[in-house]
Amino acid sequence: MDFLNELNKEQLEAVFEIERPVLILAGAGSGKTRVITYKIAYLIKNNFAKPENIVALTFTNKAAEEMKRRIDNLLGVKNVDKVWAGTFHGFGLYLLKNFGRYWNLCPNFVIYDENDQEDLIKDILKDLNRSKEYSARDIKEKISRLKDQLITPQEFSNIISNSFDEIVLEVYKKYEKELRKNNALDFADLLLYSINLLYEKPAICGFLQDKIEYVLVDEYQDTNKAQYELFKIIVLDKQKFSVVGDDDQSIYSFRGADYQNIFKLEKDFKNLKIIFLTKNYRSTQQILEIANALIANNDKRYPKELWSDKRDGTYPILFRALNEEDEANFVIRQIRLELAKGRKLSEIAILYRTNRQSRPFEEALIRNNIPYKVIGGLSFFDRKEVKDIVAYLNIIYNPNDLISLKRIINVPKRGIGEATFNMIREYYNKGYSLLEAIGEVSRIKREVKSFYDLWKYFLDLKSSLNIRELIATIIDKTNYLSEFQNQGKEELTIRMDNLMELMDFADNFPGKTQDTLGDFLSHLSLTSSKLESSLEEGKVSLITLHSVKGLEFEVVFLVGMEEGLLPHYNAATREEIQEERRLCYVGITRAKEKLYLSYAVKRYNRYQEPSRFIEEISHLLSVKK
Ligand SMILES: Nc1ncnc2c1ncn2[C@@H]1O[C@H](COP(=O)(O)OP(=O)(O)OP(=O)(O)O)[C@@H](O)[C@H]1O
Ligand SMILES: [Mg+2]
Repeated sequence: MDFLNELNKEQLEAVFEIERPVLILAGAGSGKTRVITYKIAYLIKNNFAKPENIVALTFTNKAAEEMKRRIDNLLGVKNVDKVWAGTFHGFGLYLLKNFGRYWNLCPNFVIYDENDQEDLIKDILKDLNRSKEYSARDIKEKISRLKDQLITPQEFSNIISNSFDEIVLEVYKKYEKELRKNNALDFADLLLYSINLLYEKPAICGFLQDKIEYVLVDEYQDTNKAQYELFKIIVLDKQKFSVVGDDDQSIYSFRGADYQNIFKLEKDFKNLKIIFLTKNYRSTQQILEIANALIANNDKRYPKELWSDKRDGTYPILFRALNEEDEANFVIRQIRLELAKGRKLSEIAILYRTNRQSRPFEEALIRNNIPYKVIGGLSFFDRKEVKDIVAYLNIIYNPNDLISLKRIINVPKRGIGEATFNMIREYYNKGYSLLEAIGEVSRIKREVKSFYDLWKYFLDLKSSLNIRELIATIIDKTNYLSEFQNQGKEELTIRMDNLMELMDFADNFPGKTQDTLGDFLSHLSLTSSKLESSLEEGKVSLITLHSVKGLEFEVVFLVGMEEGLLPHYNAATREEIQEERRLCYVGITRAKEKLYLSYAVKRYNRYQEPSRFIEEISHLLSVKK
């Protein structure tokens, strides 16, 4: 097994340990992800586990794909397809699709993304006459956090402490009811339902525990309570797992992640073997010194000091810009210098704290004809035309999806206003199915009748058309593009291109729609998250610090190092500031060779203070003005 030569002693120890549960706790770039990848190859090669009995949980689906590709390369054969690799949410979805029917879950459920959740909550607030006082988004966030923590409305009612909590509770109860009625699940439900299913159906739980021989988890520090519960259930029996993580890179606590899960692991699995990796293979020693110095300011961490063999680097440069334009121009100048030295665009990344910071860089890159890609911005699947057509597909798949119906019942415009929609909703609330409700209203409203006929027509096509054909038919029969007719030719072309891309994507799901639509929609729900867009060859990457986890680049620009941006002004408590420091640490440790830090004295015409994080590492920086 030649590939084992490519691991160091501690990494090998982690790979070879298959009797005891393993936690690999190590800093950035120390080869944690590599250990997971190689360990899967090792397990398969030695017949310690068959591919179909291995579960690998990663931070994004893209990361899972990448991992499988590498394992194939290591083994020299293509047989890892049977390894279950993906995110926790993806795993939950897999369980519910396969076993949900034994648990009264109607299998053609749809998954609501954050926008759908917000729409639903807006409606609920409206019904309660509270929409002026409260933001649907805040309530959505709060409900999602509660669900991540497995707190039911019932349990929440015992701990509410203020008037916001009260309204959250009221909405939460209704929200759950509406989801059930619409046969829809939100993201948290994918975990929650899976956990409940496994608790309530011991036979299924046993079957699963039996089947799964080995479980691996990457980026373990960002698991939330629900994910940990689900993990615990599936490994409890055999206790055969390896998880890797870095407490210093826990950056999702605002989404309910809890790096205390690392410490819980020690308590819950007495036989746990902990392996530390300290050698960093990614960055130069100079970059690591900065990372070490910064993160040493956090408390409650496993002390770790990274070191590297690459000693001939240079200390990172700090640039003080006059304003955001000046900062962007500085970055462009450096990129030009790098390109002149033969650096590839794909080896360069610009990292920032908030999405809106990408604007001045995008402008400057365009002006200078440098190709770039914004990662984690508006994703393809967020575009209006794509969401509209997917909403049509949703109501064809699950005719009780009220939120999707609401989205497209008057798209393109067909004269069905809010009053009419409310009539439909009233029937629906009385216990009619959505289709029946529309049928009722169509007797008195001509516009509704034509929509009703159209919908039924589409439903009938499920058995004869594939998804591509169905999409084409929807666009044609609804005259969908009329929606954009007066927006100019260019706009129309972009929309059409996007719809073409959606159809091309549908080609991955051949066969009649009735057999494939569920998989297609599940796949979209999982891969459409903002984290999932991929890097591109021949382009500079622009990425937020939250999305850049796990990745690496030769040259990194960490920009906007200012108080209010990094740390972000929302971070108030000591704990929150520490999380911002971890974000900064994640940014710094992405760099292999060169790291540039920058801040602007004035941004959006306001004076800015340099980030306190600069102060903490200033003795190691060379300053450029
Ligand atoms: N033993 C090794 N020999 C040579 N290169 C290695 C070794 N282990 C890891 N690497 C390389 O070092 C880099 C960092 O490895 P990897 O991405 O696995 O680290 P990580 O600990 O997962 O980092 P992060 O915390 O950022 O996710 C990669 O380019 C990887 O190929
Ligand atoms: Mg990693």
